[in-house]
This record gives sequence, C-alpha cells and structure tokens, in this order.
Amino acid sequence: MDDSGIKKQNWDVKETELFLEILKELDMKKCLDGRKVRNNKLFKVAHRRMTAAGYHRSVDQLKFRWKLLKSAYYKCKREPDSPAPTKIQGWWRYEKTMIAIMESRHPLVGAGVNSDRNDEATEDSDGDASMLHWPQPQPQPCSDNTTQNLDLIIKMDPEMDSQLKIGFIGAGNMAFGIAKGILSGESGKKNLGNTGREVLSEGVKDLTVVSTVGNVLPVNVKVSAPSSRNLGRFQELGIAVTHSNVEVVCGSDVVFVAVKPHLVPLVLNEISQHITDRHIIVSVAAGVTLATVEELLPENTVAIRLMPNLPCMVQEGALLFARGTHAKQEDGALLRSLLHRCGLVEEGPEAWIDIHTGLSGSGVAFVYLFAEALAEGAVKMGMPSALAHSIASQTVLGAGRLLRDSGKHPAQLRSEVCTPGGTTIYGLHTLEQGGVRAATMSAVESATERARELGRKSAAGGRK
Ligand SMILES: NC(=O)C1=CN([C@@H]2O[C@H](COP(=O)(O)OP(=O)(O)OC[C@H]3O[C@@H](n4cnc5c(N)ncnc54)[C@H](O)[C@@H]3O)[C@@H](O)[C@H]2O)C=CC1
Ligand SMILES: O=C(O)[C@@H]1CCC=N1
Repeated sequence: MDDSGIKKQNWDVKETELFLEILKELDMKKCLDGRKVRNNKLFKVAHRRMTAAGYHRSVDQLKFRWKLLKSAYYKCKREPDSPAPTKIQGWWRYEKTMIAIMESRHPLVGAGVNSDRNDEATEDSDGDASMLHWPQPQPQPCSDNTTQNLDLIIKMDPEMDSQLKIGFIGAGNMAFGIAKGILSGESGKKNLGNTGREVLSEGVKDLTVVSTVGNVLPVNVKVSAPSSRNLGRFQELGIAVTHSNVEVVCGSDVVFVAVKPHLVPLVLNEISQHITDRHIIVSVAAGVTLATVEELLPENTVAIRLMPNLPCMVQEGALLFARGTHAKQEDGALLRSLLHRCGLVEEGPEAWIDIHTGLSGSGVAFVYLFAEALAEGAVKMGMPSALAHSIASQTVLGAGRLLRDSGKHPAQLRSEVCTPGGTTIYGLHTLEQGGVRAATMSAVESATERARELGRKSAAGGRK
C-alpha cells in the first residue's frame, strides 16, 4: 500500500479513458503550466471526480498515471516509426486524446520536454509519485481565458479541499456587515446550500462546472486589525482574527480592503509584495479609485472596487462593483456569487461607484434620519418614544419592500396612499414646503462629490 492506503492496482482501459476524459472536460489542456500548487489543485479536482465514478486513486497516483501517459506521448513523438511504448498497455487507445491534450497545452510546458526523456517507470502500476520531478518552468501570470476559467472552476468547486478563503483587512462596521452577509448562508433565508447551482452571469454560462460559491464556512474567513477592540464580534461568528494584514493576504484568495479611505495606500503598500495571481483584491473604500489601487499593487493584480452598504448584515444590502483592468468577467462572477447573500449585487462602470456611494452607501443614513424624524413627529404628538420608533422602522421597512417588490415607481405608490383631501396630501405638502425633495437630492449630490474628493486625496496620498 502507498501512503494514502490505496492498493497498487493496474489501470484498466475504462479507468484511463475516464481519467483522460476528465482532463479534457476540465479543459485543463492549456493550464498544466508546471507550477506545483496549481497542478496539485488540478489533480485534486480530477481525483474527486474519479472517486465519484468509483475509481479510488490518490492524487499522487493520478499524477503518476499522467506522467506515464505523457512519457508515452513524447516517446511516440520522438520515434513515430518505433513500436508502441510498453509502459502504457493499449497506448493506441489513448494516443488521440493525449495528442489533443498535449498539443494545446500551455506553451511553457514545452520547456519540460527534455526532462520527460528521463522518465523511468514500470508497467501500468501506480509507482511512487513522490519521486517525480515535474518540469518547473518560471511561474508566469496566466493570461488566456482557458486558464482563467480553470481558476474559476477550482475556486468555485464547493467540494474541493481547498475551499475559497476570504480575508478582511480592517475589522470595522463594513467588514462586519459583509462578513455577516456572506456567512448568513449557514442559516439564512437565502441559503441555497452547497448543492445549489445557479447561472451566474453571461459569459460563464458555458463553463462545464459552474456553481455558486458553496456556503462559506467561518473557518475559511480571517480578519485583521491593529487593535483587538473590534475583533470580538468577528470571533463570535467563528472567524479567525489576527493583527497581521500580511497573514490575511497570504491565507486568502479574495481579500476585502475595508479600512478608511486615507489608510488604503498605507495598507496596499504593506501587502503589495504578497499579492499573487491567486488573489482578487476588493476595495470597499469610499472614493478610492481602481487606478489608485492598481498603481499601488503589482502589475496584473486582479482588483475590484465594491461599494456595499450596511444592510448587507441582514441580507438586504445594495452593492455595486466595477472591475479593474485585469479583473475578468469570471472574477466579477465569483465576487457576485460570494456576495449574493448580502443583497442586491450589481456591476457597473467605475464612474457609477461614487454615485452609488451617495445614493446607497450613505443613502441608508439618510433613510435613518427620515425614520428618526418620523418617530420624533409622533413623539411630539404624544406617542411613547419606543412605540414610535418601532412603528417608524416598520414603516420604512414596509414601504421599502413594497417599492422593491411591486416594481412600481415611487410616485405611483405615493399617489396610491393619497386620498384626495385626506391626511397624506396635507403631510406631503408640508414636506415639499420644507424642501425635503431638493434636500435629499442635494444630499446624494454632496455625498457623491465627497466620494470623488476622497478619491483625489487617496490618489495623492498614494503618490507621496
Ligand atoms: N460603514 C459603512 O456603512 C460603509 C463603509 N464603507 C467603506 O468601508 C471602509 C471601512 O469603513 P467602516 O467599516 O465604516 O470603518 P471603521 O472605522 O468601522 O473600520 C475601520 C477598521 O479598520 C481598522 N484599521 C485601521 N488601520 C488599519 C490598518 N493599518 N490595517 C488594518 N486595519 C486597520 C480599524 O481598526 C477598524 O477596525 C471605508 O473605507 C468606508 O469608506 C463603504 C460603504 C459603507
Ligand atoms: O460615510 C462614509 O464615508 C462611508 C461610505 C459610504 C457609507 N459610509
């Protein structure tokens, strides 16, 4: 037996054919670029699928089988007229598929051809994969779509050992709101479960394996902040905490930068050298532009700018994101899937992010002000404060739900409440006299302008 406790057993034709089919189906062909971690992940996916089909091979055994097939392929290529290689029985059955896989593989793999000449392996056994030395060309950023798609498959496969790891830099209100929203899948009303499969968005529909990010478990989330002051509430959710931003980056695939805007350059400078092509960096800082974020991070960093709002906490957030230069549609789809329990998640051009900040990031505070004023009006007229606040919040909630769920224009619903000569029109007249409409529009405008100003300041801060 080998380390995995799986008996050495010869491969039969069906098993080998299935193995190659899985490689093909995963569209791995351009992705075996010789990088150890990446290759490991690929074989883990294949391992899980083989197991599901009743073939119990360890990851190392699959790697070894692949090595033999590769070796046979190279032998045939070098000596096309010599008899078929003996290491793979019935090689002719697999030759066509192998050619299809090998001849469209990552160009870097070509660098490893010579090392395959030294492959020494016995018959159709599993061998000892720990002895193998895979060609190791210099790591390069993956650039083609196939590779990106494979990254997505790996990241989104809910049954993978290595589930998506989420990090938060900054342990404030917004980080907590997003974390709560993401984790609400455990027991929340929008729980789709690990088996829930959804169409994510145009462009990723055609992937062989696309599912939602499964329920994110608290053990896969980590948050950092300089002091322990805010960390307790994250720990209560089961989230790991640390004072090291670098630790968060090194242990995460998706990293939310959730510090105050003026601190973003400082934090990005600190983590920059630890960012790899594994990462998606999501900045939620008001105003801070993608250009600023990208300038402070290594070339080709996948960056996304997200503007959430606090109701993410109760799965009723309104979130808008814009993708950076190197963020592909799949990266956006991954983020959307990750955040879908936080509320409404939309994608748009970056110019809309500051507007959304005024409309919704800050907008929730405008609604709270209005709710507070409603309650205070009732208190003025003699209602007990607690009851007045409770009714005010339910009024805002009910009005919001009806507005969203009916799909009607607010003016339409307003007119449905107004009885001619009744109470509502008297109240509305007073609001109009107070300039509430103009004041609200100006509030969105001021908040948007302030976001733009913060963006200019953080850009200047980053250049210092
Ligand atoms: N609060 C909200 O409703 C919204 C906030 N945002 C944005 O989210 C970001 C965070 O805002 P809040 O959570 O409200 O702020 P906050 O003040 O509640 O939290 C900031 C956190 O960052 C931590 N921090 C400070 N220096 C740090 C460093 N060097 N490394 C790591 N962590 C550090 C603090 O300890 C604190 O935990 C801001 O950029 C804001 O513009 C965006 C949308 C809505
Ligand atoms: O007030 C702020 O700056 C942040 C951004 C949107 C909501 N809170």
